[in-house]
Amino acid sequence: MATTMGVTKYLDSPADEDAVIVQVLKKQGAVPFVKTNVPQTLLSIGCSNPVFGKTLNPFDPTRSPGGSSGGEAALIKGGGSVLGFGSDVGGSVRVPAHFCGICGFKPTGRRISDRGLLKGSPGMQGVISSPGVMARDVDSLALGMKALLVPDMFLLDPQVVPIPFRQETYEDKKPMRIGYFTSLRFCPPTPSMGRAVIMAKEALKKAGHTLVAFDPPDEFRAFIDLTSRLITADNGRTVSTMWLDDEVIDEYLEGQIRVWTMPHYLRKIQGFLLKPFWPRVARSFSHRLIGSVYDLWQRLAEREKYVEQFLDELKKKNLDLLLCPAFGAPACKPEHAGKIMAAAAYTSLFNLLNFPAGVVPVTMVTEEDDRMLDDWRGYGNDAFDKFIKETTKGAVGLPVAVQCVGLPWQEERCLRLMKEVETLCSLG
Ligand SMILES: CCCCCCCC/C=C\CCCCCCCC(=O)NCC(=O)O
Repeated sequence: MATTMGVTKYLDSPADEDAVIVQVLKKQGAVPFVKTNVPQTLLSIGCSNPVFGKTLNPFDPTRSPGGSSGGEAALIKGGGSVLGFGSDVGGSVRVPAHFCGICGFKPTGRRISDRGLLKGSPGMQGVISSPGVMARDVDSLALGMKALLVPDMFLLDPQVVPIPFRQETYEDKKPMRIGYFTSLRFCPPTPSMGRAVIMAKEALKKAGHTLVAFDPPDEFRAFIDLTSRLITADNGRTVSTMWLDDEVIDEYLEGQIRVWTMPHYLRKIQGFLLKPFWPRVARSFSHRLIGSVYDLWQRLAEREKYVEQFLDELKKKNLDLLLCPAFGAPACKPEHAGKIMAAAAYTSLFNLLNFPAGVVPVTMVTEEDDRMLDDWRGYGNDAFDKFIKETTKGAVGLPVAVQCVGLPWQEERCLRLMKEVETLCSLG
């Protein structure tokens, strides 16, 4: 069956052989039976394309299941499958899992193989993509990882680090020391998202774990100077030539593609005009594009420094685990997917750092969360905040997840924290 990414030119191009992760699972008796819907190009947190149409959220058909692996999350939530896979370069496994009330986990890049998988941005460096796992509970995620981390995969793809699944770490019962934050200054979350972290934090504390406040360093540098610049380093050329050339562009992707492909001088003008009113939006739009190979190398070196800085901050507090919001808001409306990208700062941060991270549903949006949203101003009531607020209004009853994060290659420890959160805050 062809992997189309929602573009017609790939409708008749089925792959010659299965991807490594499919081969490995088939050998163990798994039956891959369906490919599910994604947004055109994969580079979106929504889930619609002109080939297969729009996937709806299982909790509320006026909302999106999230993206890019939104079809998979909706199917699993609806009971149509027990395990699913997607790729995650900014949140594509974790955002739909959060929007649909299931669990999703993105390992460190190259812990599991991406050989044979189609990528939205092949060659893009700096923000690390990894295949991830989705399921209704954390034990199923762990089982999925365990099934993949076997000699067959290490043989079929010698580029992955050959560490088998460490069951003893996953099942460890020692108390944990966990850092937490409820908000990023760059994009404060809507009320239910921060409340979910506090709920999980209190439950973990009551269960005997140590919770320590943690402040992610230099946020604007991370999101604008690094993540945004590195993801759009080609000025959207890969997306516009490789995928969208001669294609009908999905109605919900059009605006985002316009921003990603906007020439430098227009970005500058836009940034200059917006600065007095909406400084954050201005800064997000007007960052300098990568202009040369030298420039790209500088940026990649800066990313390395940022990772070291982040690790140093964790070390200072003797932390190897974090608890934080899964995203800036609960499930959005399809038309807002391209307009609330700043809310993906919570997930994309761990692609920039290349840390394993996963989400677990812990609560639902309440009437009180909805009332509190009326006074919510986000960063400063700018355009990003207005879209987030508009899309979140009336989200009562939608699932809300928290995100658990580990150090590179410590997938089992991260899953262990996820399991503890699930046990303590189960939605039932
Ligand atoms: C308009 C500027 C907003 C600035 C926000 C900066 C912070 C977040 C930056 C980037 C997030 C990019 C997310 C892109 C969606 C990625 C979806 C995904 O993971 N796709 C999977 C894949 O391509 O394999």
